[in-house]
Amino acid sequence: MIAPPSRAAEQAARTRLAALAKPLGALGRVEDLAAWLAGCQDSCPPRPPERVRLTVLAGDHGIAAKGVSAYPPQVTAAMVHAFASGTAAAGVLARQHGVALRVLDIAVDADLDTPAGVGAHKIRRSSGSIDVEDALTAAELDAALLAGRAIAREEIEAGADLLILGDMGIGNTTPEAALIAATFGLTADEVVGRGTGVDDAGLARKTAAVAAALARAGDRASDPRARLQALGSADLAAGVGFLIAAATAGVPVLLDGLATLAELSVADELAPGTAAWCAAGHRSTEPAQRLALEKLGLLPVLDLDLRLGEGSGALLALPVLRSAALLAGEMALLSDLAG
Ligand SMILES: O=C(O)c1ccc[n+]([C@@H]2O[C@H](COP(=O)([O-])O)[C@@H](O)[C@H]2O)c1
Ligand SMILES: Cc1cc2nc[nH]c2cc1C
Repeated sequence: MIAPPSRAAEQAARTRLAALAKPLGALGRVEDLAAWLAGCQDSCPPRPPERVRLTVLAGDHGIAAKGVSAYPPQVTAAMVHAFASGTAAAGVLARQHGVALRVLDIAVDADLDTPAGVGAHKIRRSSGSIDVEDALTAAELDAALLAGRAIAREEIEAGADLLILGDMGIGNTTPEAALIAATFGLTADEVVGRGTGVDDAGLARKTAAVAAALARAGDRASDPRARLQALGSADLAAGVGFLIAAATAGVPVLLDGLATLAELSVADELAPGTAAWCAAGHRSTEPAQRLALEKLGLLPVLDLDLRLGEGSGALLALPVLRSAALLAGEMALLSDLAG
């Protein structure tokens, strides 16, 4: 069990928010964000996060060869270079909001040697095609979980006061949907969405792939580790380790789309209490992402029909979180107004 954020600081923030120069509750869920951040920082009022760091975990997925994505797997490696050069959507937003961006090749199906250090935590090339085989061996699962933990600790040592987790991987919405289905006892039909934009035939192939993976995993899927090994991937397992390490260190995380919700769904079972350190940046178009938000009791900051991943939804939500902290700290009290 992971130690929760400070209840005392959260309560103090709620008391302060109630006393600010505005009608009670008038800042709506912005007040919830401020109170959550106060709890995570053990500080009332909370400080706007200034040293925000985005980590994009990249990986390929064997299932992508089965026609479950609208794009070819080669895009994953190409996009790693776009992250490194700051030209991906997440790069543009990270620059706009003063966020440090680091991209890591966890399981890209290519031997990338640039940018320097991109392969420092590489586990393997691609992950198994989950409809017919496990995504990972037990040893690879352990290595990926450890890599994710190490990466989060590196980001925290670099000074992060808020972490954002992003993903890049053609085909990854298929294992993500499978993980969420297995975690919450949902069916393939309920969780599968169009990802990058598959047509009806692609959607049918994807639903069949998730159903086959769930049937293949069987009872093993009730154990969170076995579930990750059977239905996940190296990059998703690294994301699970990342979230657990962030929560263990008491550093808040702003969640993004389907990848981060799949990761958190497993992480919160492996290390109960992880979700308390996470806020939801946005609600994506993927049914599995929406269902996981509901099951975890998370209300998203934004609902913009985004389906990009990369951390983009979290980056777009970041200014709201920063404003929440600033308002809690700088507004006058109603009782102080000159009358
Ligand atoms: O974050 C989301 O909710 C999301 C929804 C649809 C697609 N994506 C991104 O698109 C890629 C996966 O889509 P697909 O169709 O190839 O499974 C991957 O790189 C994700 O970052 C992300
Ligand atoms: C071009 C492209 C960029 C992405 N970023 C996240 N997922 C993506 C998928 C594609 C296809």
